[in-house]
Amino acid sequence: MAVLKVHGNPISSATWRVLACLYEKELDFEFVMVDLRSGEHKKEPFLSLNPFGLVPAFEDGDLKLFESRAITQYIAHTYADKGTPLVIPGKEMATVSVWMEVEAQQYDPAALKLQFELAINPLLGIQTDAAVVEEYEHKLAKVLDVYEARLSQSKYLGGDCFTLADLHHLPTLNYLMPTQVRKIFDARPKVSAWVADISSRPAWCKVLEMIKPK
Ligand SMILES: N[C@@H](CCC(=O)N[C@@H](CS)C(=O)NCC(=O)O)C(=O)O
Repeated sequence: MAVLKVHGNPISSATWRVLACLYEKELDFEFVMVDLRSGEHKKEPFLSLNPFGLVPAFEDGDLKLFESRAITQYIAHTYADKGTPLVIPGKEMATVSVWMEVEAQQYDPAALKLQFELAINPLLGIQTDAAVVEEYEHKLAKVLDVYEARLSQSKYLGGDCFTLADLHHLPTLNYLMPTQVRKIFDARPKVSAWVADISSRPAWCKVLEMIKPK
């Protein structure tokens, strides 16, 4: 088997998504550090891996991929016989796909905006915009109302087992849970229990250990 390579950076939440998937699948991989401060991702040779100049990028032999959610889907399908399944064979996969889309199209735009306002901007010395936070907290709350209803019907978003539809949320949750946004999750019992469950998975704990500032 060719060496799997993840090109990324420990502060990148999209990189964490791919790492979580690799640890769930119990696959060996090489982590290639991309120096975002020096703009390594905006120059060759990185642009040959992702022409948009964003991390992560991924290599499996001759195959080169970017976009974290496409990478996780490739890994889950290609290495179906390893580790946690993460995808479901047959018709039920359609429901998992629906909730992967919900994460990307409904949840992530609100979560990412709040992540920048409340977690990233303070690190960069940029003032948090309270009006933006209020607007996006409202948007996130509406999405989480739908999650609360869904998680009252099934243990996980895609069905009865943990799949990529759940895993894709872990990076933004990790940035948001130490902020004031936590109250929006905590106000919804099913959502709150789901966050606690998926955040304590051993594979995710390995990601947290790996990205911990040394
Ligand atoms: N949709 C992309 C997002 C990639 C992305 O935005 N990466 C960020 C880090 S999380 C990045 O490379 N930022 C550097 C920059 O914008 O210059 C994915 O999921 O892979």
